[in-house]
Amino acid sequence: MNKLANVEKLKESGMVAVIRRPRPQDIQHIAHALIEGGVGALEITVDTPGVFEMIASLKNNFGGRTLVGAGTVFDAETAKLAIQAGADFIFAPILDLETIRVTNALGKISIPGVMTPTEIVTAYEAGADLIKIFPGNALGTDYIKELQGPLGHIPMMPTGGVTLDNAAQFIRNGAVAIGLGGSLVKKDAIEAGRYEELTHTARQFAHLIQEARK
Ligand SMILES: O=C[C@H](O)COP(=O)(O)O
Repeated sequence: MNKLANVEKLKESGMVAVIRRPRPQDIQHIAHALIEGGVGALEITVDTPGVFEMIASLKNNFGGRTLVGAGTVFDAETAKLAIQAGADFIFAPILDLETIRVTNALGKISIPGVMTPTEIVTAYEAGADLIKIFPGNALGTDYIKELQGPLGHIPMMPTGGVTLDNAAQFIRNGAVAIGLGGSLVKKDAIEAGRYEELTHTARQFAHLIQEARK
């Protein structure tokens, strides 16, 4: 699938799940549970041991059903390795122009992390496909609303502290999608093997997003 179609797929689901340092024995279960719940993009952070093998294996097992990406990517070299492993998108908490350039050159989705209006525009003009507003909840739902006047043409995705309590407001205030770590990829449920909790929570987020878009 080409990049633009993948961007649309990500926006349609409206959720990127941030999977940080999963145990190897859990990752396929986590992915399956989240996809069942309607998550259209799964991100594994690159501080995970064996992350590139995990990305390759998720692409192999679930590639037709979800996008698979690499997160917490700070540099272009790591982005390249992730894309070689099969990553569809590169997600970051920071803005690194070379990472955007390389990700674009390789035809993949670039989602850098930024905070200020100047950074948002810098990232967008450098070719970012979506802009991660980080840390989303610390900046607040009103921050996204205020940005819509001058920067409403730029697709924003608040991430960091997004929960069932504030997700709908972020969407109503103009976010095209949200990034979800701890509130969706729940460590206690995973450790106890209660993967159905992840599916259930993903469905709750999906419902909130759909309703907020009406
Ligand atoms: O970059 C992504 C964040 O680590 C996710 O934050 P969260 O766990 O508060 O959703």
